[in-house]
Amino acid sequence: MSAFTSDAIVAIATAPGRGGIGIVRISGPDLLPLAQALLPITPTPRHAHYTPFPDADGAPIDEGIALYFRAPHSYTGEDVLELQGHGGPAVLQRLLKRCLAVGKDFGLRHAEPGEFTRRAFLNDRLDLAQAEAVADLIDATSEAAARSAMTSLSGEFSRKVNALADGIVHLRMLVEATLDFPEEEIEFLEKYQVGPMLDGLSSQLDELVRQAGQGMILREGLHVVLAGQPNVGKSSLLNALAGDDVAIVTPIAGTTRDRVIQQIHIDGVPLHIVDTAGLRETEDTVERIGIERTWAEIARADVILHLQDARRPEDTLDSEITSRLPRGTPVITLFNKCDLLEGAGKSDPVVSPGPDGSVGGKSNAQPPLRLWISAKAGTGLDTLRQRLLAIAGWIPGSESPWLARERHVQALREAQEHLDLAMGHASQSDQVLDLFAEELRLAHTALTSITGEFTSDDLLGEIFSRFCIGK
Ligand SMILES: Nc1nc2c(c(=O)[nH]1)N(C=O)[C@@H](CNc1ccc(C(=O)N[C@@H](CCC(=O)O)C(=O)O)cc1)CN2
Ligand SMILES: Nc1nc2c(ncn2[C@@H]2O[C@H](COP(=O)(O)OP(=O)(O)OP(=O)(O)O)[C@@H](O)[C@H]2O)c(=O)[nH]1
Ligand SMILES: [Mg+2]
Repeated sequence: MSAFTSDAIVAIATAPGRGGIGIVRISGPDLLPLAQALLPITPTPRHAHYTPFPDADGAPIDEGIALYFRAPHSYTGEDVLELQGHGGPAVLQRLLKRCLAVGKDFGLRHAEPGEFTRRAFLNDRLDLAQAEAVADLIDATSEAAARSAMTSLSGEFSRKVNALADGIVHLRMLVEATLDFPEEEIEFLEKYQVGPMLDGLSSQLDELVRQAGQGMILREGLHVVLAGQPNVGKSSLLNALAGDDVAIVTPIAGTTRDRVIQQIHIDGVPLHIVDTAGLRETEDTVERIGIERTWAEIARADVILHLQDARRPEDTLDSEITSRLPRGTPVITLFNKCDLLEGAGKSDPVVSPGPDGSVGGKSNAQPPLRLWISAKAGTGLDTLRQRLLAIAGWIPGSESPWLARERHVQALREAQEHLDLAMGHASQSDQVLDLFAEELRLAHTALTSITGEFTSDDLLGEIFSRFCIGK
């Protein structure tokens, strides 16, 4: 039986719209009476029944497969009943309504977003990191992201976190035991080889933080804003990066009025590219509103691509734009239309006095990178792509890790800090063992927050409310 009692819940589990098959899913403590009231058959657990789904007057709403899972052997750990019908919005709505009507007498209500998976978590079918991976698998927009989400869902990330947590528990046991015999404190470190043990845990944690960082990039991607004067080729660059005619391009300055957002992937990393209205003084009301939106986008950006015309680099208007860009947001200055420069094509058009490779994370202010490109000819775009990945912190060709969230990275960093402090206490000559033990405890708590051993309802609410309905 499930570990907690609850209402029965129902929702359409498949995506809205037309589809080959559509599923209405019910979960609750005991669904057999409800199933018998809904269906002309008594379903056998784990058996696919082809059966009509009758309306109140007995006429079939649909004919499909009824699938019954008996608690605890189900996705949620409760009884689950699935009605798998034809995937049309109207037929699924009718089925849902019928379930709610029959279910009134059985305490059935519509499910909240993520409520099925929340129950799976509360019934120990999944830990919290795995539950999050379910949502991330559904949200994945690249194959790399989907593969990584699946690795997390299978529990690989959780196993690594748990192994570290177990290592810390082991150390804590040794310390707590020693604390009861104060005369042995001095020998504690040597006797139990605590130094090497701590070093081992710490380097495992470092590796986990590194991988989690990569996983987070795969999940969250980068918000890239194209900005610059009118006619410099922002929309052309968006189209070139997207490999599609997404935005209107004309020789007329002031073509783009509203922002155009397109998601692209580089190496599986999602980039949200935002094309904006060109920045200039204007009397045109519509254009002015567009320009206000451009500044709003610039304020939100993870990276700004400041496009300029390669034939008149850094003119006064561009310097003005540069001075208004937010400090702390990485900027790549792109001199576009380099195909129109004299001697174009003879030399390498990509010149970058800026630092090579990584420019070190989203928030570091670095001298702007400068690249010469041609949106039209495609020159320099590969370099641009690599630079964007470097700014994201993505290591090219890095092994597809498990998917991670900011929450996980923060918890791992917190554990890292406490482990460092613990090492500090251990290396002092007077070895304050109770402080050492306390830091270990805090490191352990940070780690277990990832898999959700102890979690507040607030955190669960925040996590599961972002799921889709029916999941
Ligand atoms: N039709 C359908 N497809 C689906 C789901 C579902 O709920 N229904 N899933 C939902 O997200 C995913 C699969 N996840 C599932 C996880 C566990 C169980 C389950 O019933 N497990 C039991 C019984 C196993 C068995 O009978 O062999 C168990 O582990 O005890 C079902 C689906 C994706 N596909
Ligand atoms: N030769 C050459 N022409 C380009 C290049 N990039 C863009 N253009 C041309 O420049 C003109 C303006 O391009 P857009 O992409 O519309 O410029 P924009 O910055 O989006 O302009 P607004 O939307 O008005 O702000 C078009 O005629 C493009 O074909 C390039 O790399 N080389
Ligand atoms: Mg444009």
